[in-house]
Amino acid sequence: MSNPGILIRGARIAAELTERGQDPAAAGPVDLRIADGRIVERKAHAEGGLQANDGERVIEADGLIAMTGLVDLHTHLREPGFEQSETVLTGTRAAAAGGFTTVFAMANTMPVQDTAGVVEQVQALGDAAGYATVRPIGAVTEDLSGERLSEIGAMAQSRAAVRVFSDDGKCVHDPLLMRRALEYVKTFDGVIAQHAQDPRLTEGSQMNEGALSSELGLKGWPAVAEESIIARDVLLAEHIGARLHICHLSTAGSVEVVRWAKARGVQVTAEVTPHHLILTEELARSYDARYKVNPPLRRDEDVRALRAAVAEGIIDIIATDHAPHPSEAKECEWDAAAFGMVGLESALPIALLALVNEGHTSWAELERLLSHVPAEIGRLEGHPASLDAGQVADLVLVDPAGTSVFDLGRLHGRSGNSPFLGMELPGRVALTLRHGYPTFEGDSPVDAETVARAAAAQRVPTPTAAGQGGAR
Ligand SMILES: NC(=O)N[C@@H](CC(=O)O)C(=O)O
Ligand SMILES: [Zn+2]
Ligand SMILES: [Zn+2]
Repeated sequence: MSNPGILIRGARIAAELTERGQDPAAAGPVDLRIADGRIVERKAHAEGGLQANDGERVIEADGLIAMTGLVDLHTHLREPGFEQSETVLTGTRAAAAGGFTTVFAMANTMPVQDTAGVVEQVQALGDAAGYATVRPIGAVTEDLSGERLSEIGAMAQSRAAVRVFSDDGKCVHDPLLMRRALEYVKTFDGVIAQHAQDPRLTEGSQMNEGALSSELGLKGWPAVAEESIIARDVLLAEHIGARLHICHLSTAGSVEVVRWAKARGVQVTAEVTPHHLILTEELARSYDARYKVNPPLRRDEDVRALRAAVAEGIIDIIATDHAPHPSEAKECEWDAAAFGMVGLESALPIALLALVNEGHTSWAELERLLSHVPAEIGRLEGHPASLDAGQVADLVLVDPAGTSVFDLGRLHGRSGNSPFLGMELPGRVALTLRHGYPTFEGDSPVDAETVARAAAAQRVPTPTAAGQGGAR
């Protein structure tokens, strides 16, 4: 069936907004023609723009900013095993609502994503649903036990062509296993994404360690539990010459360690979550477990250091750590509640609030933080390098003057454990296109059947087994 095509008229291109604090109108309006999954033509209004073809759908994007589709390197999709929290379909639907076109799915499912079979299954579920490209992350150790390496090579060579390995939720604590894992992934340009949490220093920990944890009577989680693991692992990565990625950095001290490592030339990248860029430990005073997360919310000076580190380029990407949990796991005593927050739908508004609107980053830098650099770290094939003709049409239109308010009826995943419920946040996703077809439009995701049909009919192959020479 031939694709009727879409003409986006008058969008501003994020990549052209390179100055911090710049008015989006500084980028001239551009028309983009999309057909067969790609951008086929692009013309600025200053050069006359594009005329609509017969049957082409026209989307007026006056006042909207176009970015390449967002890429989340850290999503918990929960399937298989925890479908009461999220499924691949519901999680990627939330991703589409947040402007994401690709998510990397964390390995802490049940069964764990530690074999070729499980990662291929997760990827296939993503392909069938069609809301976003799903790139499975493989577990570093069997069953996340921290005891034996998983089948890293088999997952790398599987149809899912896994490039990112993580025991996230748990730290790879044994230094010898960490060393072996780094040596292994180096052979195929993979990366280990470390959840930096010394298990002994955080036994029973509930919130950031400090005066407030004593006051509230909650067991503290010291910053050094994170910083000491990062310090060890950047040294290991340097020794091996392998790539290391640090998940959800949360302290000012972690920023210092990563700055030091980068100055030495260590191949280390770091992510920060939207929530750690804006929320502090003070919220624990409420004893509302929506604010319970791993790593814990830290102090105001940590938040400031994290924002500055993003501006400075020490922190490379924003990743959501979307961690859905059912209400039973959150509406209970703090000590008994699960760690984690959903984040796919609020990521862009929080990044606007904490970074762009504060002048810490430009729109072009935001696009790098949320799209290009996570794609690079994850060695994502086929991700658009720009919104130029010839690129895959994975893109999002954002209304910078609009606002987003999340409540339980306006979150599109299966769980509602957001710390931002009821808040009015800046920016609104107006349209998400994956491989040229809409996955989110106006104020709701496109229905599952339409998206699955579009995915099945698409012309752009999903980036599987890329760089594998055909893999099997
Ligand atoms: N972030 C969290 O608080 N929870 C994550 C695990 C993790 O990211 O460490 C989860 O899987 O629920
Ligand atoms: Zn983690
Ligand atoms: Zn996580």
